[in-house]
Amino acid sequence: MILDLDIGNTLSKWRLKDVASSEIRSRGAVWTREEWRPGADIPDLDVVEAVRISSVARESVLRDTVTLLRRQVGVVHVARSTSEALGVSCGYDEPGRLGVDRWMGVLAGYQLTGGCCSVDCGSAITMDFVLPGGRHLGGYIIPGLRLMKESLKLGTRNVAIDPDSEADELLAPGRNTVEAVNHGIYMSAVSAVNRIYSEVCDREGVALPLLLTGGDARVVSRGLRIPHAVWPDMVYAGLETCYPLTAAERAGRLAGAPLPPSVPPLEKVRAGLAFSMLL
Ligand SMILES: Nc1ncnc2c1ncn2[C@@H]1O[C@H](COP(=O)(O)OP(=O)(O)O)[C@@H](O)[C@H]1O
Ligand SMILES: CC(C)(COP(=O)(O)O)[C@@H](O)C(=O)NCCC(=O)O
Ligand SMILES: [K+]
Repeated sequence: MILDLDIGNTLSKWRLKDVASSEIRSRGAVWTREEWRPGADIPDLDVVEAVRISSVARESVLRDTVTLLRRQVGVVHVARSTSEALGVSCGYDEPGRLGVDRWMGVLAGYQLTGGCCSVDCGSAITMDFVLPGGRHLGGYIIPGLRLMKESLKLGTRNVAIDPDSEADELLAPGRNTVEAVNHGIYMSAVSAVNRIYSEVCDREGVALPLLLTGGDARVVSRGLRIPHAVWPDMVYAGLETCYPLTAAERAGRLAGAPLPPSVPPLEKVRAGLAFSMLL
């Protein structure tokens, strides 16, 4: 089995993948802040022959995790952000400082679409742009839904936004504190994603496919006017492109990849931008 780890600042997600069939056998998540104590929802390492890790947690958390894993697993790959990989050139002044989760998403998104906007809705909402031809422009970091809630200190932290609630419900004015907070942070997130996407496509003169991932992707997806696809395993897919270990991965077939989303005509993106500027 292959163990893939996506260690974020809120949740450490894992999944077990069968080497022969490339099937995902099981998956889980533990709070990154807590130690990986036995009995938590962690995988059985006895069946694991290789590990691939994307981590944005503190180096000490990563080091401890790698030390533990190296005792029991032969192959441990730790992904790093680099100046170039798989046809993509990193747009950061210091490539090593780009969050590895962002870099994994960019590599997977580029492999799927040949150029895209990749949005990761996690502790932070990150947006990255890579142009056709592989030039990564850099991106944007804004507080995630949970961080926005926590910053308000109104005791609404544990009242998640229902990902199945209708978009127009969330557009309406809140009629109590929980609604006011949830509708406010929802509008803040989707407005930022819509506007940033439009501004960059306008500047670069190309309308890019939009890919969404992360724990809050389904909630944010409801408010996006732009055609897009949600790819829950996009960070893992970046690990597959960097360290292909199964026949399917070597053939470039990435797990859970959606159909590449349709792309709006650039004129439509520009018209929307112009209209929003009028308001
Ligand atoms: N089981 C869960 N526990 C906690 N938060 C969750 C869960 N499922 C979805 N979420 C939402 O997903 C976000 C964390 O998403 P994730 O992409 O894992 O973040 P990160 O990669 O920053 O750790 C939280 O802000 C929360 O709103
Ligand atoms: C911005 C992030 C904290 C987002 O991480 P996440 O929301 O997945 O926990 C992470 O990508 C990160 O630590 N980046 C390093 C700084 C940068 O990307 O510029
Ligand atoms: K993430």
